[in-house]
Amino acid sequence: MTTTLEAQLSDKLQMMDEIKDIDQEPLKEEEPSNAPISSDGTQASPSPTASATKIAGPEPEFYDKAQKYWSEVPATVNGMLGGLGYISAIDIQGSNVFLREIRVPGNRLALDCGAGIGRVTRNLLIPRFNCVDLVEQDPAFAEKAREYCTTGDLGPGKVGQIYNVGLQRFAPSQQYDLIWSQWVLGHLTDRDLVAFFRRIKLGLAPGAYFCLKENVSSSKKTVEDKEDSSVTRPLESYERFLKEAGFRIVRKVKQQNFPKGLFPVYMIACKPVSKE
Ligand SMILES: C[S@@+](CC[C@H](N)C(=O)[O-])C[C@H]1O[C@@H](n2cnc3c(N)ncnc32)[C@H](O)[C@@H]1O
Repeated sequence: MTTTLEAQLSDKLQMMDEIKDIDQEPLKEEEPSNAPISSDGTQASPSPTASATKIAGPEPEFYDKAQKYWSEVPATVNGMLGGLGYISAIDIQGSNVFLREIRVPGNRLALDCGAGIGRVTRNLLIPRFNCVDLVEQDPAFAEKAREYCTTGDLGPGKVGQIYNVGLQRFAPSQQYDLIWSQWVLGHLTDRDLVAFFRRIKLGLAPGAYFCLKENVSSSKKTVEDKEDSSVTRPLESYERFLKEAGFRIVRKVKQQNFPKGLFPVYMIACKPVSKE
C-alpha cells in the first residue's frame, strides 16, 4: 500500500494513465441525504434513506474503494496529507491570503467539504467564522474532527453539524457565508461533481463564495489513481464543470511554495451566476 503523498504522487506521475472523463452523460441528480453527527458527536452513520440510494454503473465500486482506502488511513494531519504533514502550514497560509483577497462578506457560518479530521476547519475556518459545519464520509475522521476542532482554546461552540456522508449524497440545508472544499473532489465522478456543484449553489447566502482547492493535472488529461480511487483533473475540467453548474469564477490562484514534484494546486473562488 502506498503510504506517503510523495509516493502516491510519483505513482500517479509514473502511471499518467490518460483516461477519459469517467462519465460524460447528461447529468441526472440522485436524491441526496445527509446524516449529521449530533453536537455530542455520537451518531455517525448515513440515514436509511441515504444508504438506500443506488448509483448505476461502475460508480459504487469507485466510491467503495475510496471509502476502504481512507478507512485504513490514520486520523492525523499526516494521514490527511499522505505523509506530508509539514506542508499543512504553507497550505493554510496560501488559503488565508486567498480568502483575504476575495473578501468573504459574512462571518457567521462556513462549511468544510471533505473535511477529514478538520485540519482546514481548525486552522483556516474557525479563526474566521462563528461556526463551521463539516461534511466527511469516513466515520472515524468525522468523530476525530469533533475532538480536533474543539480542544485547547478553541472551545466547543465553533463546530456545528458534522455530516457523515459522501459529497455525492450531500445537500446543504443551511445558508453558508463560505463553502470550502479541499482535496476531495477527485473522489467524485464527473456527473456527481456537477450535481454536487448545483446543490452547493443553493446553500450559499447572498454574496457568499464557494471555494475549491484541488490538485490539477499538468497535462490536459485526467489522471486516474486506482489505489485511492480518485482522479486528478485538468484545471479546465473544473472550470467547465463549475460553469455548467451555473457558477462564475471570481478568482483563481495557484498555491505557491509547495515541494517540487507535486501536482499543481489551484484555489478557485466562485459565485452563482444568478445571484450577483
Ligand atoms: C486528502 S484528505 C483531505 C482532508 C481535508 N480536506 C484536508 O485538506 O485536510 C481527503 C478526505 O476526503 C474524504 N473523502 C473521500 N471521498 C469522499 C466523498 N465521496 N465525500 C466526502 N468526503 C470524501 C476522505 O475521507 C478524506 O477525509
